[in-house]
Amino acid sequence: MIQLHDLEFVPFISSKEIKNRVVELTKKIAEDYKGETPVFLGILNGSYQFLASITSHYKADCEVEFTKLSSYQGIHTTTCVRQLIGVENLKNKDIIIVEDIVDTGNTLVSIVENLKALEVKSYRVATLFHKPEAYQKNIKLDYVGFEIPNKFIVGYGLDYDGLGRNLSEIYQLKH
Ligand SMILES: O=P(O)(O)OC[C@H]1O[C@H](OP(=O)(O)OP(=O)(O)O)[C@H](O)[C@@H]1O
Ligand SMILES: Nc1nc2[nH]cnc2c(=O)[nH]1
Repeated sequence: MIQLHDLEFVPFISSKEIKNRVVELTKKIAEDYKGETPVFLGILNGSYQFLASITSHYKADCEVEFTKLSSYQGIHTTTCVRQLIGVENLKNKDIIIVEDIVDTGNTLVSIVENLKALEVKSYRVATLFHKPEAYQKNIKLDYVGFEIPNKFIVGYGLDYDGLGRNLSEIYQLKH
């Protein structure tokens, strides 16, 4: 068990399981984008570990960009998604949105709206974690690492009020 600020978390998914799943997802992406040069678009901050891991296993040509959006405060989501760093020059590119987690989907909707306005050629979504019980949107999730219960998690890029991003495994809120 670990403590971050005032909350306790218990081990949930090991770093080995994460690594194996990332390798599988990356293989699938490489097959789907054979002959293309996709742009991995990381959504900061949470996606940095996942994106680094995907790209370290992706051997064909690709590009990497980042944008920064924020919706969570503490352990609760808000419908107010703020764009803190924008992207340009994605016109006619094949984008793979890289998220650490798709929960309610509010953040994803905002990203997709931005990409449409930028006239990208195509977009797909890669997310390491997904909470189907919480998801309220219709956007297709093309590459999903783990479907998980609707409970708050930390680690591997995901934080609780700034802490826990550096953990190499995933922890779930206790109780
Ligand atoms: O599907 P949703 O309910 O919108 O939640 C998913 C978003 O929440 C987290 O970001 P957060 O806003 O906490 O910012 P962070 O990545 O900087 O921690 C996560 O990285 C996703 O972007
Ligand atoms: N750290 C963290 N951020 C989130 N953003 C959306 N869901 C979650 C979650 O379960 N944990």
